[in-house]
Amino acid sequence: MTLLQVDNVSKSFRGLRAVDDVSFTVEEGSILGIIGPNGAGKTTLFNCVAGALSPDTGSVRLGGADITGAPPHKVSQAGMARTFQLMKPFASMSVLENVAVAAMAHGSPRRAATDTAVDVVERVGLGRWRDARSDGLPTAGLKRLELARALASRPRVLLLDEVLAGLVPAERTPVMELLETLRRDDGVTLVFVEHIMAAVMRLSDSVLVLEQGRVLTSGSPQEVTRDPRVIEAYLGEEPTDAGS
Ligand SMILES: Nc1ncnc2c1ncn2[C@@H]1O[C@H](COP(=O)(O)OP(=O)(O)OP(=O)(O)O)[C@@H](O)[C@H]1O
Repeated sequence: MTLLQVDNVSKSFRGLRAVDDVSFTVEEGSILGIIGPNGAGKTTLFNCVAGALSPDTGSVRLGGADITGAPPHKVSQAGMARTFQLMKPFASMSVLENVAVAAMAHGSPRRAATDTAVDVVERVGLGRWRDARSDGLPTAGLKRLELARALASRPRVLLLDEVLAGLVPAERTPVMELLETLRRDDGVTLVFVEHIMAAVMRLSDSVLVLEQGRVLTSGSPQEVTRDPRVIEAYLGEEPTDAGS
């Protein structure tokens, strides 16, 4: 079943078409990877889908409901959550409090929010850090906290914006395993923007390639990485496994 349907979405900034007539669908329980060179429009597309930006044209439907241009809290209520490239937890709060606040922002009363937070913090592997101040976490812990805050709303679809960036290879594997578990055991549908190709190849059921705001191609990870147009689009960029 199609859970997320994006049709003909465009977004311009003062004449620059950052996202240009992009359409794609995501099946429930699947993982879509979005790749593209720097400036291709990946984050802008994410913002249009997640409600941080209103698209100029096109539509976004989640589980049949039209969420085009809906504010982030409405998008969250419809079942979508996202992580941000720049993580901004409440520094002086504990890990658990940060996640509970996210659950309360989604509308849970304090008690239920705390229960959810306990569960989600455990789920992302931060159980033993739950009472630590969030500004004491290393980068890998902050990434997990960012995931936990997104999961606090119990989303059906989770949008991940470069969740592996800044992690060394040894730290990436457990996060990838966590994402696989979320899909397998919790049925969460995942859409992720990622520069690290090893992760795209491992996690994605299908891949959408953006270039200059447009869909260059889409298909299985194997199909798109063999596509000469994709190789061409990346020429001159840093090797993708370096992360960025
Ligand atoms: N708020 C904004 N105002 C003006 N231009 C913007 C804004 N946000 C993005 N852009 C421009 O839109 C284009 C697409 O940017 P976007 O950040 O979506 O690309 P990206 O694929 O996410 O890039 P990266 O991989 O570097 O994160 C770029 O040319 C960028 O400079």
